[in-house]
Amino acid sequence: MIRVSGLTKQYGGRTVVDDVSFALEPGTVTGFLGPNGAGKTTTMRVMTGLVPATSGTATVGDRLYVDLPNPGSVVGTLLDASAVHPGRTGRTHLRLLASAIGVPDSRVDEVLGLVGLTDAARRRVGGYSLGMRQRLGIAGALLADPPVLVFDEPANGLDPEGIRWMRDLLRGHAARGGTVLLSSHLLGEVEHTVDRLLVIGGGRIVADGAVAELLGADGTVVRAADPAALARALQAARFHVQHGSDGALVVAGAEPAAVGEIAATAGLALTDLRPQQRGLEDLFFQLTEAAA
Ligand SMILES: Nc1ncnc2c1ncn2[C@@H]1O[C@H](COP(=O)(O)OP(=O)(O)OP(=O)(O)O)[C@@H](O)[C@H]1O
Repeated sequence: MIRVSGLTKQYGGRTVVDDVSFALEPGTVTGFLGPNGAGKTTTMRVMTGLVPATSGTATVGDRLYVDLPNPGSVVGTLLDASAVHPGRTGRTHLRLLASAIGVPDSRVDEVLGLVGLTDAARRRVGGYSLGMRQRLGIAGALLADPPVLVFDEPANGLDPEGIRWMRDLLRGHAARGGTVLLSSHLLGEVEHTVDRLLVIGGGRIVADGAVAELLGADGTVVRAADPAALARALQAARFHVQHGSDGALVVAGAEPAAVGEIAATAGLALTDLRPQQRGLEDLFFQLTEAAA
């Protein structure tokens, strides 16, 4: 398990990460969300020892991250996919990384295959597309087959097929008991990949919980053959009814079963009845605006 406790980072007296604490569990993918400049990258850089914390700690298991003898074998990071020497081939780049963390050369060809870069392995990285560079960065993170993956915006530059591939990769890692933290500003991407959400705004954590919990239903969406009659029946039962798009009615704070019962009692035919889910986007703006 990774535990971040009271992590604070200041640059020139300005606090950009402010007393951030969270835990990442094995077998889960946690999405790290927040608007530009919220502190996601800084938090990830500090927790993986790339920059020193002003205060606070990050531990892996029961050891401080900075005390791990070979952190690359425990935590695979994707933090700046463009920081690769453009004159080297993808294969040479990975071979250098592999020798630095004590991984045999044979693993390099394996990870090149895993990320779909076998054919481009002998080409110079300077000629790679953004998506290919991203895949090379992911290959580097996977070299030691580490139990923990910390990926900053891994979907950057990937096409829809690449995004699906990455989603399967991260879900597969968690299914084998691995721990994943990924940051993203692509809300739809995160919604379908993660189990838990960590939302940061202005350097502070503003939400931390299971996706289902944070996006929980808070009302019912209903459509009827006669919407006006249904609206009257619901209002008579003291429900607050709003008119949504396409003739749908949105009933705040009501369970679908209660709405169905009122419709049945009134003899009204329904064409749609479901819980209203708060979209991730709504949640995101609500939370980060509240933190601003
Ligand atoms: N080396 C640095 N020196 C000074 N300020 C920095 C440094 N690195 C980051 N910052 C500042 O810290 C704040 C948080 O930046 P960070 O990159 O962590 O945000 P982010 O949530 O990852 O944003 P984005 O989605 O844009 O990548 C920003 O205001 C940024 O300008």
